[in-house]
Amino acid sequence: MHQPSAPDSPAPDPAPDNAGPSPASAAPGSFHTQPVSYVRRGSRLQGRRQQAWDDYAEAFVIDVPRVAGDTSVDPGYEFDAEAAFGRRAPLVVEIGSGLGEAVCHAAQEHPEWNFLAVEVYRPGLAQTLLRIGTKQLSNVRVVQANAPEVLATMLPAGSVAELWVFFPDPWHKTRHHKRRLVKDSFAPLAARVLEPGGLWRLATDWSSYAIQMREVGNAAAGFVNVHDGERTGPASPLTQVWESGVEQEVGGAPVREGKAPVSTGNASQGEGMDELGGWAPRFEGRALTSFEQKAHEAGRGIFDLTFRRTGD
Ligand SMILES: C[S@@+](CC[C@H](N)C(=O)[O-])C[C@H]1O[C@@H](n2cnc3c(N)ncnc32)[C@H](O)[C@@H]1O
Repeated sequence: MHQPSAPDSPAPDPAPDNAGPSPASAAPGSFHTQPVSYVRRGSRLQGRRQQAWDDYAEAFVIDVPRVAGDTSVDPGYEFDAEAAFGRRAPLVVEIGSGLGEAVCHAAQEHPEWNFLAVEVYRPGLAQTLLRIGTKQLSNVRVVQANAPEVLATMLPAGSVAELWVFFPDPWHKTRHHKRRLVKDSFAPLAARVLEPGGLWRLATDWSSYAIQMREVGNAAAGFVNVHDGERTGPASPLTQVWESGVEQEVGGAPVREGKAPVSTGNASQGEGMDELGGWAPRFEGRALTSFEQKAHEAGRGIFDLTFRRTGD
């Protein structure tokens, strides 16, 4: 996993940064009684995306048996990577792959690895198929599915070399934090699928979510923080974001719920020093996606974390 690249795609459709609860049409709205981390967005395909679906779905989309709705996974179904890819190779799984920028770039850089893109948003998967076709990649498969279900039952235990979660929807408001993908209940699912020594890589551009990710990973059974204790104090991206006060405003408007900043409890300039650290350097294998580019343009910080699966 090396060498970031410039984005090679149009900007993605907007993520539901401040989306409310799923509408009734978003069935199933929960998995194991937990609210899902996404809102239902349009699934209609047009133009090049429809054409890409027609041309490539049969070869590259994993046809998953469903139980309720088109993002569910029948818990009795198990993914056979060797059959799907026609070979045995280390498997990288990207959760919430969006338009496929990161996964397709990495797949091109690493033809010796297999890549599975997991995404609920069908137009995003169609765009990923378009990239697969344009780049003539043979080592990427995509699945339209709710990630926790993929990790809980679809992927065989210990079958994944790397699990990537890059820029998941931040769900800023406190009352929506339960919708965040990376929370305590996610860690055992990540631990289940990763092989001993496997890596769980995370990135976000929001400090509140970064803190939550760090807490979840540091506390999770079966993981160690690869960069434990690194980048503390002034070197911490968290200290830098607190120092800059950049998260107090997004697009010129204050990001607030009531009186409290929604993104961080320490959003005022000069408030707080992160003594814990544990931040990874930017993952070189991650292409600069449109989401990350927008964060840079807004002056926000980028937080990377890497946890290694210990052998049990
Ligand atoms: C903010 S976007 C980031 C996309 C991409 N990782 C990037 O950096 O460009 C988050 C993506 O996660 C997807 N997503 C959210 N919850 C998901 C879930 N439970 N399972 C699969 N995908 C999910 C959304 O549809 C969205 O495309």
